[in-house]
Amino acid sequence: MNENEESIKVINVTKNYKLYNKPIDRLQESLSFSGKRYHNLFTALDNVSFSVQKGETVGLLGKNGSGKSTLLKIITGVLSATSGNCKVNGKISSILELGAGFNMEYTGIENIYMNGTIQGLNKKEIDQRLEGILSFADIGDFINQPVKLYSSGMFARLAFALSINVDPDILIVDEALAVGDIKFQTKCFNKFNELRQNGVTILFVSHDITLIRNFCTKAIWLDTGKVRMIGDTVEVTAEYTKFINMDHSVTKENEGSSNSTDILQIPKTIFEPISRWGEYPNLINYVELFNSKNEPTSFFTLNEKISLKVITYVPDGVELKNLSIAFSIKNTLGIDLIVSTTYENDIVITKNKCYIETIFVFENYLTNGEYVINVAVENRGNTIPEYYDYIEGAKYFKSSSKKQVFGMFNVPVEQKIVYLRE
Ligand SMILES: Nc1ncnc2c1ncn2[C@@H]1O[C@H](COP(=O)(O)OP(=O)(O)OP(=O)(O)O)[C@@H](O)[C@H]1O
Repeated sequence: MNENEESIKVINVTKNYKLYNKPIDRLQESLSFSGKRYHNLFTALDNVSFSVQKGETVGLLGKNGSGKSTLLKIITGVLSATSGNCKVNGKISSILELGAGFNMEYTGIENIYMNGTIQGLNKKEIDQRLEGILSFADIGDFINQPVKLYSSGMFARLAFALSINVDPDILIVDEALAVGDIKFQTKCFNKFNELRQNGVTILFVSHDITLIRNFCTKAIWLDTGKVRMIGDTVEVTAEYTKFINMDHSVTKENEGSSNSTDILQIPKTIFEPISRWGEYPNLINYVELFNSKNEPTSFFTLNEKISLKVITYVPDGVELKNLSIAFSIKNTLGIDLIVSTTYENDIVITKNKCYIETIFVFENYLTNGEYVINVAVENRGNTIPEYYDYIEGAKYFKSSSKKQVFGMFNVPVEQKIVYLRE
């Protein structure tokens, strides 16, 4: 296969489901000579087109019911499209519904041979892979028990072990990682990385933005059966996060700094954010990074003191006891490396209808690289923070070190060597 080859090409795919109000309607429709319709049509996929190149790792995002599973089933051939078509170049292995191809009465071993055969392997080829499958699944003697006795974790591990050990060209994974523990997830990702390095194309559905950012080179956002956005993972996930956070809130555009009469005395940053959202998306007025000489800068050396100054407007009507000013530092993959909030530091903001300045001071432990500063005004009244104003990419900076350092963080570590015996 050529490197620039398309692995998956989805062309104008539409999928309509027939919805019947009562089970009897289906029967009546099939018996009707007049061709009377007893169903309503529901469009789960609406003219979806995109392509995935060989070797790409693509994250598929979307709210519940947006059509992700339907799309994956059409790609794998489990389901046919109402119109349009889907071209697949290579051997697909999928983890759509865990253990979908398993016979519950068979033992793990019997299921391995049965599934391997379905995947087109002969007995010798399965024999050769058996050790790899067993060591990945890590279910010990249970492998000789009927799979109906397995815990959901064992089931997942066996299903996974099987799907990735059949030399696929394309691997399709639907949210299945959610069932595994951290050890198993890490093992899966190591294996995915290995497959990726070997040029396997991976299509991956998850609601976990961090996972998608960490793992995928491209993202596709499905919304009510349509492709809403496709492209760079960080950009698509940023827009998607903005969308799910905005969904239930009414944007109060006119609240905040622009209404205030004293705006001239307050410095204002012209932001160049990756994205910005929230209930009051203009409360954050100013964000700047300062070095130890109190000079604004976007270059820091390792172990240098960083001061982050944030000026925000506190509008009327927000509950002050739950109000929090927060910042995070992400790497270019969008992974939060450092998060700090006034709420976790037990700082209570006591006044509204005014500007407040929050200063965060910390030592730079970040090794060489480029970093993104995100700033938020949060409502911490619920377990999951809600955002009054969130700027992803309020500032950007580089960190560099004169000496060679490894890892993401270079924290001071006390070290000593004790000579024990000759
Ligand atoms: N067999 C079916 N008959 C009728 N409607 C269906 C059928 N299968 C799925 N749907 C509907 O199609 C829409 C898309 O479903 P799908 O399972 O593809 O979404 P999804 O994005 O995978 O959702 P989730 O994240 O919850 O798994 C949903 O509204 C669902 O109710």
